[in-house]
Amino acid sequence: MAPSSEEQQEKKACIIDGKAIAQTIRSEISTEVKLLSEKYGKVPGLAVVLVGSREDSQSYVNLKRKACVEVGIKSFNVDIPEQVSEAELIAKVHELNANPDVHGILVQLPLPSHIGEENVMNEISIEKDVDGLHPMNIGKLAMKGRDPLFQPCGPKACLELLSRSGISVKGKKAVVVGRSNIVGLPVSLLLLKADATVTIAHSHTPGLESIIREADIVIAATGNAHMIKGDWVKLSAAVIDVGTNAVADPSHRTGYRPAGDVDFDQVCKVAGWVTPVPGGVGPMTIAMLLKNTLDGAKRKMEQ
Ligand SMILES: NC(=O)C1=CN([C@@H]2O[C@H](COP(=O)(O)OP(=O)(O)OC[C@H]3O[C@@H](n4cnc5c(N)ncnc54)[C@H](OP(=O)(O)O)[C@@H]3O)[C@@H](O)[C@H]2O)C=CC1
Ligand SMILES: Nc1nc(=O)c2c([nH]1)NC[C@@H]1CN(c3ccc(C(=O)N[C@@H](CCC(=O)O)C(=O)O)cc3)C=[N+]21
Repeated sequence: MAPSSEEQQEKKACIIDGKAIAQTIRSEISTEVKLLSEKYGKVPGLAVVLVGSREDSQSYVNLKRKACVEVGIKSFNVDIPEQVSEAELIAKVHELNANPDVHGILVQLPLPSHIGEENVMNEISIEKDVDGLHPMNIGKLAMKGRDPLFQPCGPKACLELLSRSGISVKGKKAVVVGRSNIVGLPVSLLLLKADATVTIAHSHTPGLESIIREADIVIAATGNAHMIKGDWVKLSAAVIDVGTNAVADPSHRTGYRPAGDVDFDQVCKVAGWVTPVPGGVGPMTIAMLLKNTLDGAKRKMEQ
């Protein structure tokens, strides 16, 4: 059926295909891993540490481990029972710090509540902190003229999606919704480093809608499915959706499907660019983890 004139006039955002961009990056990494292996007789290694058996964590960890194998990175699978003590977990981190075949260490978050997340993160060698979440790496990210050894993967994925889509950040107004240590805060710091003017909104921010409406670039990282509506967004803005929220869907194999923080169907009609969930920031986060591991290994091997 021919579209009505109203439909023809309706603007459609450019959908940023994170899955395809991630695939391109993964094949670039694969080539570099082969070169390293020929030159040094060694491949990069990544330890992905999973404590306990949370279903969502297990599935993310499996995606990460599979992605490693696909590009030729050696995956060290460390699965630790829920009841592990903080001291035992830290001893495991020390063992991985000392293992010369391990170039990156990722401890999947959240950890069980009896373990102090900060105490564990502090023990990861900053040279192997491919998650970029060690306070020294975050601290350097926050300081002018300093560069961390690694940038956090989800935030780095957001910036990479913008740049690979030809969206410049310099001089733009960016609004980040969320201020967590893992996403909101570091993505704000990265945008600031890239010369955006950054507003960080959170659960105590009044007038959120009108703040978002000012933004050329919106980064959504709140953990609330479909929270950001079409009429909150400025015409032609770039909207990057970090949210990965499980919503019930009986037609899905698992009974759940991932949903973003953005009301995709509405926002598509207003924004200039938008990332989908699934297939947006998620796959790019994993590609950035592989890239950080490669970079860490290169740095070590070239020493
Ligand atoms: N694709 C990826 O690579 C990743 C995706 N994620 C996903 O991103 C989302 C956020 O994760 P994470 O940062 O860990 O979550 P957290 O729960 O740690 O943080 C959420 C942040 O959003 C803010 N917030 C919550 N509700 C509102 C609201 N109604 N209005 C304004 N701000 C709000 C909170 O404010 P306050 O600080 O005041 O509490 C907080 O700063 C989740 O869906 C998660 O699954 C997370 C990591 C990586
Ligand atoms: N130390 C640590 N580092 C992290 O980077 C980290 C973490 N802990 N804890 C949890 C969050 C979440 N996260 C995601 C990674 C990939 C997808 C992803 O690939 N999602 C796919 C599919 C998801 C699905 O089908 O369920 C997509 O969006 O297309 C999602 C979420 C990393 N995190």
